[in-house]
Amino acid sequence: MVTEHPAVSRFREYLRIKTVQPNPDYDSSTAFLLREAKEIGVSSRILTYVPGKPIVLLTWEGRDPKLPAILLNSHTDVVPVFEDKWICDPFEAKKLENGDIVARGAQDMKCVGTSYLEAIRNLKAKGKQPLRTIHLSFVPDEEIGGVDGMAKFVKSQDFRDLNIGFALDEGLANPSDALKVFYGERAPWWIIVTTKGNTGHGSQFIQDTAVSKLNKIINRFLEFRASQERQLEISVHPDGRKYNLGDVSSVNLTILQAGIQHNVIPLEAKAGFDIRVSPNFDLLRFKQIIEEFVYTEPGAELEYVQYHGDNSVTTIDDSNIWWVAFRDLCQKRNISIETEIFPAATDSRYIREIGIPALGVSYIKNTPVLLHDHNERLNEKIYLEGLEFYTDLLGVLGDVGATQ
Ligand code: MET
Ligand SMILES: [Zn+2]
Ligand SMILES: [Zn+2]
Repeated sequence: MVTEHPAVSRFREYLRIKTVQPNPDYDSSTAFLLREAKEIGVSSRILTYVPGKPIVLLTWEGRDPKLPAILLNSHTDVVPVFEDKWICDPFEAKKLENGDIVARGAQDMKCVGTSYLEAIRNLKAKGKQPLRTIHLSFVPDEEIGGVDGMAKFVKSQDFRDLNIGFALDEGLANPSDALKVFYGERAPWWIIVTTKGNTGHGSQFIQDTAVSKLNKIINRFLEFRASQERQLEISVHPDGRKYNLGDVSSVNLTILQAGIQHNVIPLEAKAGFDIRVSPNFDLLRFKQIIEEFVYTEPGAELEYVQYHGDNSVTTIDDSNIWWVAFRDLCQKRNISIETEIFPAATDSRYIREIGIPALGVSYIKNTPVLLHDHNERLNEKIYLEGLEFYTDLLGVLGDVGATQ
């Protein structure tokens, strides 16, 4: 029997912890992370801003703790599964013969969290200590908006005291042999539109019903959706590449509710939309546009269930010392990179909002994008390759600004 690399065994152990929404087992993930911290020899703290939603903060002190520090962020929660669609138990972390590890969280994003830990373990084994302090935050609830997780953390005095200069967070898998690097993301807005109207018998031509009003509003959103989809197909970036999802805004009708009985005209109707606003858009202007879509119908109401009023991006040019260190390392290791706007949302938006540069990276090359999907998986060879990358990366980032 071939013995498994201990780093792979630790990754699989983390995957077996059921930190699945809507009832994540944060007690077990916290216990796992504290044990890791102890083994590796870094200090640990549990920050609790909301009961039952711990942020585990690990710290590897640098040679000059006064310098701005690095934050390696990862979320501990994972999204639910449709278990009968999986080839195995999603929380068994089964390894297939080809080395694929199949588990919820294999890509999003437990692989990243344990990679940070393994990289520090490796650097410590080599007797290294970074110039700058490196903090690792393992945060809850990213998958449900981060309101009780990262959003609270960045606003805390604890966070300010860390003096973070740069952060790393999650990226996405890439089917091709390049690393995707995200320097910004689309602002997630989840809205509910409610209309009210006349009621009556289902056999009549009743005017101004809740549903007819809602239908007009929905059509405006869907027309906008179509125009953005078209932009995605035809547009070319100033640098010559084709547009990708992060360059346009998307709208999806994800919730529809109305009606109590077939022959009764509903008094009220509701539509829920998942909107992702590209940094190419002026957010206030965009807000005006969607409010016009809604308020044109008399009595229609608009509620923001999720709203992010910032879509600032991290500069990726020679003026950003962190970017330069990252880019040069990739060049040295012969890793091609593709820089993009993240199409969905991550906790990086809270970090960028307070002016701290952040890059989103998951070392998942040559792998189908399976986050939130059935049979999410990552091959152990790629995971192990990623550990070498992260080890070098933390070595470089931790020493940014050091005189040789
Ligand atoms: N990461 C998840 C998403 O993009 C949840 C973020 S909360 C808007 O949908
Ligand atoms: Zn994620
Ligand atoms: Zn996710």
